[in-house]
Amino acid sequence: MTIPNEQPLRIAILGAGAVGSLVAARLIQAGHTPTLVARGARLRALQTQGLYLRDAAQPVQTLPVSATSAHEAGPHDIVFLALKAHAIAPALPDIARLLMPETRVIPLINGIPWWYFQPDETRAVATVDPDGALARAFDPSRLIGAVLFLTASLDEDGAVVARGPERIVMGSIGRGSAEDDDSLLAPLRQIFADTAIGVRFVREIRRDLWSKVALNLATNPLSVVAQATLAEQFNDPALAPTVAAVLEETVQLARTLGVEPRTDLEGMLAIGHQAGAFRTSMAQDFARGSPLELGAIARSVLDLADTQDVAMPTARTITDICTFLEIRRNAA
Ligand SMILES: NC(=O)C1=CN([C@@H]2O[C@H](COP(=O)(O)OP(=O)(O)OC[C@H]3O[C@@H](n4cnc5c(N)ncnc54)[C@H](OP(=O)(O)O)[C@@H]3O)[C@@H](O)[C@H]2O)C=CC1
Ligand SMILES: CC(C)(CO)C(=O)C(=O)O
Repeated sequence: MTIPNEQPLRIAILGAGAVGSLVAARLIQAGHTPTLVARGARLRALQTQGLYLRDAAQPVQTLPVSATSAHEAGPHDIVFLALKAHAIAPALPDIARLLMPETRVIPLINGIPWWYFQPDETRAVATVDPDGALARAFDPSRLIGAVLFLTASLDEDGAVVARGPERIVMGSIGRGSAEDDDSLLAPLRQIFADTAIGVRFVREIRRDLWSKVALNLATNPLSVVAQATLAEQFNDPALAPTVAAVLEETVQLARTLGVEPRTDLEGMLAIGHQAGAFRTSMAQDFARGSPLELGAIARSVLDLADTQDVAMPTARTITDICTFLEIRRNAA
């Protein structure tokens, strides 16, 4: 993509897992040439075989991808962080290599982000940024909030599998003027204009954030505890009341914090009822022995609830059982 009299914007995606690979694939299909920053065996596979995509359109297609290591990537104009929330702090030295002062950074992560109280407050989200390293590393005026409404996974052959609708909501994290927001977001509008991902730009990104936080808190830990797909969680009479209870608890917390989630409870349940037999990213992590994203998705929300004296008994119980299962799995 170009803007008048300027070089094409350099776009990097750090993390070639499910989300990073899907966003890279959709950008490549739309004619962009993002740098997919990966490591280890995944990097070698991308460099030698290309990026495999499996979606409703084709059983598998191979896309030519520019894949490189963080050491070789160099600075970019736009950087997407497609990592698990707990992987961002350890990746800071790698991320620093991709940044210039004016780089726009878009974290593509679930849960309460470290920037939640920025730029108006200095208060940090301690659960996800205990020593404030993330708050110090990123200029809030160059951060763009993103909320992901999509499901993706990696198959054994390395193909990224896209299922169902692909939507991302983006918006400035600040409460600046509409003009400030427009100049920050303009390149993103152009980049995604022709992609298969439906990107919507909003003011008050925290309203969308809470809709997704509620959906993740209601389904991700429970997907591990019950070993259930999304469809089972929303439709099985043994699980659906628990999902609804956590959604309700989270909406109550958001309201206490002064934010009305963009999607109401009925809307969230409707999204869930349409979900397929998808295993959440947390269930996938549990199965492959990877760390669970409980800090950003669950503990941060429960900690915020404590500060507001909001009881979230159902969410807490499921999160505690999930924590127990992760510890027992790690010990085995
Ligand atoms: N999957 C889904 O359907 C959805 C996921 N999300 C959210 O999106 C975010 C990303 O999730 P997802 O893509 O599923 O996660 P994955 O675990 O599939 O991918 C994360 C990738 O980041 C890589 N990575 C970590 N650190 C570095 C580094 N320093 N340099 C290079 N690569 C690195 C990991 O590599 P390695 O394997 O080597 O550690 C891994 O490939 C999460 O917050 C998740 O909750 C949101 C909506 C849906
Ligand atoms: C399943 C979904 C879409 C919502 O819980 C998700 O965000 C995840 O898998 O982490």
